[in-house]
Amino acid sequence: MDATIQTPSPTPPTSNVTSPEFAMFHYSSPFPLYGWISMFFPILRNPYIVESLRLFLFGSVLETCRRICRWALDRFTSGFFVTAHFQQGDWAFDWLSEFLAAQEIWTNSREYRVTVSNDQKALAPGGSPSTTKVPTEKGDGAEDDSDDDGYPQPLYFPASDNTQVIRWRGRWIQVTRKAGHISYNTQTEEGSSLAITIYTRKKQVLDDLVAEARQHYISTRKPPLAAQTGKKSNLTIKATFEQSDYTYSWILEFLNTHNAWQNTNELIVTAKSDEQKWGMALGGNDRAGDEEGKDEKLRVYYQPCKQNVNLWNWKGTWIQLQRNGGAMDYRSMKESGGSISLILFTGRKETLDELISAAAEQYWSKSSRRVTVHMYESYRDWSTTITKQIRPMDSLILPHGMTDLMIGDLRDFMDNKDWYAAAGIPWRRGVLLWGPPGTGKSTTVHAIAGELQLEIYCVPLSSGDIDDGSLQRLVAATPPSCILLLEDIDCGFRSRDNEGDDDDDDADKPFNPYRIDTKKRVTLSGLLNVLDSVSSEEGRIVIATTNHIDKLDPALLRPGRMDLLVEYKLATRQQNIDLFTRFYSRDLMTRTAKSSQGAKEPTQTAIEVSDEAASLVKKSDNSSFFFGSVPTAAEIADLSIQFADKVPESRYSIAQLQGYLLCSKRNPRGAIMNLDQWLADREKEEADKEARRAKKAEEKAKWLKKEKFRQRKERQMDEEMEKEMLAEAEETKKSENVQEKGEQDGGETEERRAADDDLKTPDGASDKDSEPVMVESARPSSSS
Ligand SMILES: Nc1ncnc2c1ncn2[C@@H]1O[C@H](COP(=O)(O)OP(=O)(O)OP(=O)(O)O)[C@@H](O)[C@H]1O
Repeated sequence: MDATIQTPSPTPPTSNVTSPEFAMFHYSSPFPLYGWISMFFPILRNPYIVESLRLFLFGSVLETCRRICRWALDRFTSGFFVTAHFQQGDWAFDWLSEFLAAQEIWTNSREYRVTVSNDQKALAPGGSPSTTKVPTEKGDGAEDDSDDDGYPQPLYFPASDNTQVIRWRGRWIQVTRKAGHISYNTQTEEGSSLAITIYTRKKQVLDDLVAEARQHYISTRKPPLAAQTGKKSNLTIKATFEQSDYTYSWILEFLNTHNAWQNTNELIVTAKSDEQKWGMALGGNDRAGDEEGKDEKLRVYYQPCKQNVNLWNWKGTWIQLQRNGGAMDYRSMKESGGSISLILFTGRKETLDELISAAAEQYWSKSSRRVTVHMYESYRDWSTTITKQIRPMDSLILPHGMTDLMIGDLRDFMDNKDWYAAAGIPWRRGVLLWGPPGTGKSTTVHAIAGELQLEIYCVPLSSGDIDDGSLQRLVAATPPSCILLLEDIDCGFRSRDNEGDDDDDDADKPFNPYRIDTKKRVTLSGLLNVLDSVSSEEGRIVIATTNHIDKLDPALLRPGRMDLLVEYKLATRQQNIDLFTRFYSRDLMTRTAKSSQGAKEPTQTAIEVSDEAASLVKKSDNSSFFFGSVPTAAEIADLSIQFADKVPESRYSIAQLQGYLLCSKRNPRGAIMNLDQWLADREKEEADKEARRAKKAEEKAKWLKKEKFRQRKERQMDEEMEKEMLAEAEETKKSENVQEKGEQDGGETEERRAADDDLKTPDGASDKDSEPVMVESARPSSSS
């Protein structure tokens, strides 16, 4: 059977369809969708639409091809090229920038930003001849930004995005620099980046390039860009040295001797010698403070301003230095609480260790030529440091062997730390130097410090500024292995037995019973606490000095607190001989004779002195009147015996005799000639002083007598008054008793009378009922 399938057609075919492409739609489709699609046939017959569709198809094909090509190219590039990106603020960026600048890659740029700003020098990526200069060790990065005319050189920065190609080790490298923006605050470029494409398949080439750039950067010793832009990399180490800590002195000294602050251009200029520790060089000179033979009047010291930031290169490592200001003490006009911060641009922690050990080593090696004394100032702890020339032990004029005994004991102590630890005994040594003033106690401490290379931390207990709290704090802030010097230990507090005693300084002043003592004092228990405290266990030598051992509490002198007691006496005959011989040693005499001749001539010819002027001007030093020959050693020995024969033994201190000899420092014969007169004057002075003391003692005794009498009188009066008051009280009591009794009797009579009255009253019956007992008891008494 023939069957024909008839598909309904939504649009009946028309006779004018001639185009073959439309003819294809005329076949009969088995799917119903055809009917829907065929609805668009009229649109497709529009030639414009057909043209647009054609274009669309063509575009799509083109875009697809482009994308395929791009994808293929990328695959090819990633397979045959190596690309790396570097972002500003990173060290790798600094290396590459510097390296490319050295290859003069940016000289072909077409747009520049030109500046002379010193701040941006390190950022300049080439193009300027001045930026290629390599800092020297001495200059430490101080690039010479000015020729002799004093004007700076221009710096060129590629201003816009830039792509350049260089050839390196036979390969082509494409460098694209993306410009950053100018920071409003720092006026430097920020956010720039570099992209490097190397035409190679090997990543090793990139490694080599970066390694070479890094090596180049190190060799140029350029300051790190991170430091210049203020951006801190995490590859830095920051160390702060507080003024209150002793490492501060180490680093300060080290920085100064290495001219580390040399590049700073904000300076404080001072002529105060106590600021010398900040003294630094300018313009490549030696430190201002160290210039030998420079006229004192012309000597100035430069200090970096506070908060000033400075870059310094130490052994190839860049270090950013900053001096941080502390608070100003308006009493002493000195600063305290300051610090020095170092930022080391390295990831190597050992560099900081090396720097600090180098600083400490230098400090201590320098200290071996001098003694450092840390002084206490009110409320400022160990803020003042002075350095003194070392005093050789053999310059002390003491009984022979005395210094050897002391040094031997202290050396033994220093060398036996382990023994103390093993024995469980605190590793500390207490030494008490006692004796009259001017016998060399303080001088001995300086000589010991020099000999044992220890620093002195000096607490002047008599200053009146120190109490228990401050003493404890001061001692806790001392380093291990040092000398803690407690000067005039008897003046720091009043002993229990000498409560009413005057200070030694006041011995010559008139007696004033109403004087108010405003001085701060350390208590005995406070001092004992400090001597025994744990903080005194780290190899400290506590040296106390006193003129009055008798004023000290026995608890202080107990072994363990004071282990070595050394007595100083007024000069013996042997000391007198030693003093004279030393004072007029041939070495000293020839030295002074030379200098005096040098100074003598101009003044001698110029001056004409009238008798009146000569009588008015009293010169303590008569040495200029000596023009004789320098005495021989034998003569000096002979004169020293004469000197010792004349000076009474154990009567004068070395300080007094030294003071006398100073008046004749170039004239030993004159010293002997004038000695009698001087001794007579001293005797008279001493007698006067004694008389004043006796008078004062007498006044005091009188006052005490009067005081006692007054107190006795007062006591008597008090007693009498007390007696009177007692008698009065007795009297009052008696009269009160009598009155009370009278009142009692009067009360009873009154009651009785009232009772009688009650009985008489007409309404008394009711009262009688309510108080039967009273009435009953009242009746017998009334009848009686
Ligand atoms: N024994 C000595 N040897 C060398 N010089 C001495 C001696 N005694 C005193 N002098 C000199 O006298 C001066 C004062 O000495 P020093 O200050 O050491 O005495 P002191 O006993 O500590 O006095 P004070 O008890 O008043 O503190 C110093 O300049 C020192 O040079």
